[in-house]
Amino acid sequence: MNQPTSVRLVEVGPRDGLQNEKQPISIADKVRLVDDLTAAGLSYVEVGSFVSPKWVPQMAGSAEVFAGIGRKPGITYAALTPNLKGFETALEAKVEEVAVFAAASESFSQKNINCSIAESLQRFVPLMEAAKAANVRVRGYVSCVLGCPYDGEVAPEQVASVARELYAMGCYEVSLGDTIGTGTAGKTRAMLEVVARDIPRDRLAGHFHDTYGQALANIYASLLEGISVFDSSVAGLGGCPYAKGATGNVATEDVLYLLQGLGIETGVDMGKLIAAGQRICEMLGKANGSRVARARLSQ
Ligand SMILES: CC(C)(COP(=O)([O-])OP(=O)([O-])OC[C@H]1O[C@@H](n2cnc3c(N)ncnc32)[C@H](O)[C@@H]1OP(=O)([O-])[O-])[C@@H](O)C(=O)NCCC(=O)NCCSC(=O)C[C@@](C)(O)CC(=O)[O-]
Repeated sequence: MNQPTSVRLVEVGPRDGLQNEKQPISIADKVRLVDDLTAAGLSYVEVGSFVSPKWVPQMAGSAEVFAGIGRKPGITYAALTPNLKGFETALEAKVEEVAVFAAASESFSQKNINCSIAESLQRFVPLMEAAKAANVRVRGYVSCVLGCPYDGEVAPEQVASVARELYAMGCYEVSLGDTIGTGTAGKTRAMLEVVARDIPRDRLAGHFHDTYGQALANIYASLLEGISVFDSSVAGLGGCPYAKGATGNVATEDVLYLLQGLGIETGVDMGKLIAAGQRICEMLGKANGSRVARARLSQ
C-alpha cells in the first residue's frame, strides 16, 4: 500500500478538546479559537456539539459559537449530534455538516449515550433521513476501536460491524476512535485491515488519543494502510468525560510536523497553528500538550 500524497486534517479541538473542561470558557474565546484555526489553514473544524447539556455542560453554548464565528467559504464547520433533537437544533444554528457517534463496545455506549449500540444505530435512522432531506452531510464516529475503559479488548470484527452499519446508513466517512489511547501500531494495522474489507479506505479516518504516547505511531501505521484523514486537536486539548484518565487527542501541531517530514501536503501554517494553540492554553491556564509547540516556543 502506498502512503497518500495529501492528508485532510479534521480539527476537533473546539469540540473534543474543550468538552471535558470544567472551567467556564466564554463564547468569545471559543469563537476566537475556531477563527484562529481556520486562519491557520485548517479546512475542517468541529465547532461544538448539540448534546444534552446535563451530560456535557461545556458544549451548551454551541449555537452561540456557530453564530459568532466568521464563516469562510471552502471550510467545513461541523458539529456532533447524538439524535434527531440535536440535529434539529444544529440545523437551526446553520450547521453545514454533522457527525453521529456510536461505540464498538457496549459498556462505553451505555456510559456515553445511555443506550446499547443497536439502540444508538436505530436512533440515527431518523437523523439520517432528516439530514438527507436537508442536504447535510453526516460523518460517523466509532469509539473504543482499540480498547474500552470498561470492557477491555475490542475485537476488530466488532469495530467493522458498527462501522459498516454507519457507512450503510449514509455516513460519507467513518472516523475510527482510539478513545483511550491504548492502541499500538500493530493493533491499528490489524484493525484497519478488517474494517477496510467492507469500507473503502478513502472513506475511513483515524482519531487517536495520545494517552500512551502512541498516537503518531498509529497515524503512521494508518498512512501505510492508505488512510488519509486524521482527527486531531490543537495543543492536544481534551480527554473524554466517559473514559477516565484518557488524555487529549493527538496534537494537530505534532501531526502536521509528522506529515511535513513525509512531504505530505495539508495547507496548514505551523506558526499560526502554534499561536492558536498557545493562546487557548494560556486562557485555560494549562500546559501546551503539543511537543512541537513546546519546542518551537522555547526557541
Ligand atoms: C444522547 C443523550 C441525549 C441521551 O440521554 P438520555 O438522558 O438517555 O436522553 P433522553 O432522550 O431521555 O433525554 C433526556 C433529557 O435530555 C434532553 N436531550 C435529549 N437529546 C438532547 C440533545 N440532543 N440536545 C439537548 N438536549 C437533549 C431531553 O430533552 C431531556 O431533557 P429533560 O426533559 O430531562 O429536560 C445523552 O446521553 C447525551 O447527550 N450524551 C452526549 C455524550 C457526549 O457528548 N459525549 C462526548 C462526545 S463522544 C466522544 O467524545 C467520542 C469521540 C466522538 O470523540 C470519538 C472518540 O474519541 O471515541
